[in-house]
Parts: sequence; structure tokens; C-alpha cells
Amino acid sequence: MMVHIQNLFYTYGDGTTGLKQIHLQIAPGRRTALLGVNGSGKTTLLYHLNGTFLPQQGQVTVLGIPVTRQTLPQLRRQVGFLFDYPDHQLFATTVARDVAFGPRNLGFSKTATAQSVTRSLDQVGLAALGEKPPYQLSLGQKKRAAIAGLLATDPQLIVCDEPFSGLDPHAQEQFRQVLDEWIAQGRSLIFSTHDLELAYAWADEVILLREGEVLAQGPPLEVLTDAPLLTAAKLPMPLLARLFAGHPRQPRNVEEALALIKD
Ligand SMILES: Nc1ncnc2c1ncn2[C@@H]1O[C@H](COP(=O)(O)OP(=O)(O)OP(=O)(O)O)[C@@H](O)[C@H]1O
Repeated sequence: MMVHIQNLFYTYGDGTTGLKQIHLQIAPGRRTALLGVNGSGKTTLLYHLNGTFLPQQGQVTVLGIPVTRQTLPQLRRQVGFLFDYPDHQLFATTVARDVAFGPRNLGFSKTATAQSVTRSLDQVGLAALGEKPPYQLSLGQKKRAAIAGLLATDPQLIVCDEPFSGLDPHAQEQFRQVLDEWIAQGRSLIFSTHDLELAYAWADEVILLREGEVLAQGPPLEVLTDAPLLTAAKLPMPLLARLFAGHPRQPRNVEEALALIKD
């Protein structure tokens, strides 16, 4: 298993419950979406996967590495983390230097760093903006720069909080394609999202959280078509699942739906 979580609890300093009694196993080579209303614990859970938070109770193992203070350097080499707010991630004087920070820090040679910076800026469509200071970029461009920084280190697992929010549809599609290629090589992605349509169409597996607990885990076609479960999680059923409820075949995207309608 790529992620193995046993009996994880997390309580914030002011006594607020972040997570309670989490048991989870997540297999590699998949796109796993964490879903849940505001405050359900998605970010708190993601922070445990790269050691931003250490388990207060219970165990978290990622890529076979138990998450502890001692294993943090090892973990950070293998797990790339994309924050919700790109301003928290960008701090160098130019975009290219920012993207270079990760690979340099991991000991890539100058040549290998330069190659990975060029490749990843190109992958996110920012090749022309490498010499700009990050603060002069638009929000979506900052997000793309942060994504490029993540891709440049070539991690085994990417953990993202709301990776698609703030990206225009073309940039979203571009980023999905980059991730698809990367997952096809056996790497893994765990991301939080409020976009249920995207989770339904694109995720291999979804995990529903409610008030810091896991309510369900499974393929989107099972979990996101289960009306009582979604009601319990206070989430709406994706549009295509609603339109094709009771139909023998469930399309996951508009192309599949059109093909079914034409049949
Ligand atoms: N720094 C903090 N101090 C105290 N409580 C916190 C803190 N950060 C989060 N919480 C609480 O922990 C719970 C889980 O929050 P978390 O941010 O993990 O939810 P989320 O599912 O990511 O929400 P959103 O969809 O709004 O991003 C919430 O009740 C929240 O109020």
C-alpha cells in the first residue's frame, strides 16, 4: 500500500477535532480524491501525508516510510506537496529560480536542474515567464509555477490541496494531462476538491470525509451514485450520476454520455 493509516486522531491546539479514528489504505498508481464539506478534515489529512503534521495518536505510513520527525527528509524527497495558496510556495526572485529550488535542494546537478526547470515550465505553459518575479504573476500563473516546482522534483506521490481551483479550463486540462502521463508511470496523486463533477469523471477512487471521519471509500461510480451516503456527507450527486440514475450503464463524462444517448 502506498498510504497506510491506522487509528489516526488529530486535535488542534484550541481543542477542535481535526481528525478522528481514521483507518485508510490507499493503493499506488491512482488518482485519489478527498471529498467533504468545508471543515470535514481534508487539509488536516493531507498535512499528515508529507509530515507537515505528525500523528498525535495512531500511525501514518507513506510509501513504506513511517511519518515521524526523523523520517521527514526522506519523506519530502518522495512526496511533493502543493498548497492551496501558491503565495505560500513561491519565494525566489524569478519563477525559474523558484522552480529550480526543489531539484537543487535534492542535490540534482546544475545541468539536471536546468533541464527539469525547462521541462516543467513547459509542461505548465509558463516557458515564456521564467524570468518574471513570482509576485508579478496572476493567481492562476502562480499556481502553475507552484505546480512546475512540484513536477521538477519528480516525486513518487503528489499531494495537492484544491489543485484545480483558480486555473482556467485550458490550464486545468493541461494539468490533468500532465498528471495522467505521470500516473501512467505508476506514480500517485492524492488531492482534495470541492469539484464533484471532476472527481466523478477523473478520480480512480474517492474518499468521503465528514466531521473528521471517513464516511466511505471506493470507486466514484459506487460512492458518488449512493444518494443516502451523499446526503449524510451533505454533498450533491454529480450531474451525470443524477441524469443516468437507474440506467444500466453510467457514463463518467459527456463524451460517454453522448455515445450512450446515440446508441
Ligand atoms: N489551525 C487551526 N486551529 C483550530 N482548528 C482548526 C485549524 N485548522 C483547521 N481547524 C479545524 O479543523 C477542522 C478540519 O479542518 P480542515 O481545514 O482540515 O477542513 P477541510 O475539509 O480542508 O475544509 P475546507 O474545505 O474548508 O478547506 C475544522 O473544524 C476546522 O475548523
